[in-house]
Amino acid sequence: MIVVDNITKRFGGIRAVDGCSLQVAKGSITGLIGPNGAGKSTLFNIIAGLFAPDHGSVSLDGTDVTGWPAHRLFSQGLARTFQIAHEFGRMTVLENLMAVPSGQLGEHVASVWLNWRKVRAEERIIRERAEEVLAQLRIDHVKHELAGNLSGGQKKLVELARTMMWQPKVVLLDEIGAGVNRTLLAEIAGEIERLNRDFGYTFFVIEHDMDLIARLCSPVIVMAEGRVLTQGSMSDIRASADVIEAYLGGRKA
Ligand SMILES: Nc1ncnc2c1ncn2[C@@H]1O[C@H](COP(=O)(O)OP(=O)(O)OP(=O)(O)O)[C@@H](O)[C@H]1O
Repeated sequence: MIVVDNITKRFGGIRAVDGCSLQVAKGSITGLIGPNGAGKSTLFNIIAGLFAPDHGSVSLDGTDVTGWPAHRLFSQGLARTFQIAHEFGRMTVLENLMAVPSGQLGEHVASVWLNWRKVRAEERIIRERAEEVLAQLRIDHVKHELAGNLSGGQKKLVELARTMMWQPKVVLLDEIGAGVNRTLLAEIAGEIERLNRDFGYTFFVIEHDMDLIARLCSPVIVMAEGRVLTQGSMSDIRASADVIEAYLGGRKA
């Protein structure tokens, strides 16, 4: 689904990503781990179109998408979780989902006047889809709550829900477990597994919570110093001397 080929990204003198190549298989839940500063978020930002790489290429489902902007990647089926921004906290959960861009007619003022019936029909479809997603994630009971009033874990579910509005091919999850209690984390993990199993979504997951990675991800890719150190099952990774060195050897930890 995703092929990253020899990506390099520098910030001044720092090589945040340094000749990184990896693949995320269609239908997998692939994990990306590594010590702080390994380059994981920078690589995600490149894949999601927030930064252009200095070198190398990214392809999505067979199409070279290197340097494409985020909105174009989104319409090609690549979604990424984002924390609910302050302004969105004052909108309801349902409104948050309905605000996810879909290229709907209603965004264009001229077409609103010319095609108001179509616009109304599209709004109904968008609302129905939002309700369906909220029901799938079992958070439909808070749909009229302001997003800013939700618990930390419920906000994480809304972040996940927003990526699902337009049936993505692949979802990039950036530390979905951060600050979430164990019970809710198990619930979120269950939802991710269900979306993967029942709807065929591919997930690419950055996570510091090793239990969550062990439960969800196969394979697990380890990054260190801007490149892939190794990959394999979580038990292989846990046993790897290189990985233990990268985390505990004082190089970057
Ligand atoms: N916008 C930026 N400007 C300058 N340097 C940056 C920028 N973003 C990242 N870096 C640097 O690039 C390196 C890789 O950072 P990155 O955030 O990608 O690592 P990470 O593996 O996601 O770390 P963490 O697990 O701590 O989130 C670090 O040395 C960081 O300081």
